[in-house]
Amino acid sequence: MAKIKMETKNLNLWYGEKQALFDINLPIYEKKITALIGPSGCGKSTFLRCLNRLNDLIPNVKIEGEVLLDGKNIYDKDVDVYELRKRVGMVFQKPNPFAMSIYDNVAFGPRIHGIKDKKELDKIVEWALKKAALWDEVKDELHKNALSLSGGQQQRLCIARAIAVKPEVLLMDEPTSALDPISTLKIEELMVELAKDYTIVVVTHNMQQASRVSDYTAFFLMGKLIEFGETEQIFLNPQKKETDDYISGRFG
Ligand SMILES: Nc1ncnc2c1ncn2[C@@H]1O[C@H](COP(=O)(O)OP(=O)(O)OP(=O)(O)O)[C@@H](O)[C@H]1O
Repeated sequence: MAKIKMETKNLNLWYGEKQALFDINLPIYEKKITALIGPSGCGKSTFLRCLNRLNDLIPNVKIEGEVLLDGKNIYDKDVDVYELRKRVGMVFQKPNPFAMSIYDNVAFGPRIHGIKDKKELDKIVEWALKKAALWDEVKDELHKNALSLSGGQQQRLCIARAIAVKPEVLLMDEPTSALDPISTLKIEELMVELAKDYTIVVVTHNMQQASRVSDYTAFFLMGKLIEFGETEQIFLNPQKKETDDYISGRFG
């Protein structure tokens, strides 16, 4: 079995008085794709945001328990959140490129982290765009505004932007829900390719997507982790009735 890259231990989260996550214990295996599934409002995105402390930005959030990255709790006082988010990157549901050139979007993170040399930046931009399967489509117009790209291209650009700082873990929150079927397939192929180098956690509403791309699946219901296992087992032989009901479309 693969090494555990991240792990949550008795993770609880409250928005004000309302508890949204209950005692979540979940391993995330290195260089594997873990899919988080479950009906709307069950806490998938909340859980995902705990993995790089994006919930810190929301007022009145209380978190208890641990989130370990290579065995170290990312909520410890000595953790530099900035450095953490470099190691654990995020791609959002709606493509959100910055209103600047394609090149500057990808170079943004590396520049913030102190890389100024033009040749080095050129190399990173080309590398990240190639990894994100976008290079061939944009290599002659790197200085065009990123907002002029199609939705699917914008999402691949956001993936290039996320990987340009060489994260170890990539969090993806419904990365294809705003895309057409062809762009969706491209992103799914890309995820499988990226999982050779990165650990990926993806929230998805799309059962076919979870079964097509992921190695492990976690099923959430009302803030609780109901079942976790290898994707094939979860889909073919779920151990819990709730999981069976959900994946066979009886609710959710
Ligand atoms: N910023 C917030 N403030 C207060 N409550 C929130 C906030 N974000 C989420 N919640 C609540 O926490 C619960 C879990 O929401 P979350 O968005 O994590 O679920 P989800 O499974 O990702 O849903 P969806 O699939 O619809 O995106 C819901 O009851 C939601 O209303």
